[in-house]
Amino acid sequence: MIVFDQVQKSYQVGGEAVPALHPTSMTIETGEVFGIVGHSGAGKSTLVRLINRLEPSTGGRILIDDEDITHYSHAELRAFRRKVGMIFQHFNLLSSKTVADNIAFPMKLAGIYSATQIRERVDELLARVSLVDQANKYPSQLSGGQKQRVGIARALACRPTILLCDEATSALDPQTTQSVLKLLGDINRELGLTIVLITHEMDVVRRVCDRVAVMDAGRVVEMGPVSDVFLHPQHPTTRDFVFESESVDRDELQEDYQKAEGRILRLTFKGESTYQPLLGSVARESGVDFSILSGRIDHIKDTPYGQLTLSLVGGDLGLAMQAFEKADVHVEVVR
Ligand SMILES: Nc1ncnc2c1ncn2[C@@H]1O[C@H](COP(=O)(O)OP(=O)(O)OP(=O)(O)O)[C@@H](O)[C@H]1O
Repeated sequence: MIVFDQVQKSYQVGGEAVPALHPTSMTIETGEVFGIVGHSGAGKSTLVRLINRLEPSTGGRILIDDEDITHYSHAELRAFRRKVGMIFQHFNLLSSKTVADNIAFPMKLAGIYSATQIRERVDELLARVSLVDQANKYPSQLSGGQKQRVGIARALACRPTILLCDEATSALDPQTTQSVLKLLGDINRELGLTIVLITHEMDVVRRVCDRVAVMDAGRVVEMGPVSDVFLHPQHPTTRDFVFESESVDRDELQEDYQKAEGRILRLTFKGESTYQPLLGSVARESGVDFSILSGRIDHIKDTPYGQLTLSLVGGDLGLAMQAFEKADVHVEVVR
């Protein structure tokens, strides 16, 4: 478990302390995939770099598995850093070393593993990230997705319990992003690793994270399970991220709303209710006529969800809303 207790960070700029993270308290549970989403400069990297002490905090305490890491000595820090792996947007591989040697590098650096242990671990990791046949290639001979797989294998070399991912898929195309996110999800499930993942894309959060913190100007402005934050965003910054991820043009949407008659409702279906043929029966029972203004069905991690915006005319609207709510469908009145 990672606990932030009133943690803050300021950078010295021109002799002045400029805050990058205002006092923040939060808990990241062991074994979860925790997303941190925010625009450029929001403080995401700063927050994550405090977890492995790449940056020292300037106030508060960070407890990892009940140990305060903020006062670790150099020796304690060296041992601690083996427990925290990290992957980066631009992979940060050593270009003069082969794939196998890149993966072996942190183990060699640690100086506590035998040559046999290192060889066996590298073989195991090459298989884990499906790169056995690329072991002797150099980074320049690999695709972006393969490079990030090497980055992941290298980060796992010393068997960390926490994996930090700093915009790990931002340099990858959508298909490669999907396969890297799947790999991270598998690693989380199979190894029970805690993953903290920074991104500026809500879609990445939706696919792989259990909980998410939304950051804006050095503060966490919203935090919770991804399904709550994604389906019912409260803060304007979160709403912007959700709209962006759905590729919704808000002006176009408003125009559509203006053309539509009657009441406009936004329905959110989650889990099993996503597949129920509810609209027809509600329309029959309540006598309400409806037209669909927009809709989508997708997944939040493994849970299906659907969102429909309807305009409803005539009939008994109250009865229709009751029927939706009885079927566990969240109803938001747009107009
Ligand atoms: N080493 C530094 N010295 C001075 N200011 C810094 C330093 N690192 C970050 N900052 C400032 O702290 C703030 C937060 O930066 P940070 O990199 O944590 O944001 P971010 O959300 O990760 O942004 P990005 O997505 O662009 O990486 C920014 O205003 C940035 O300019």
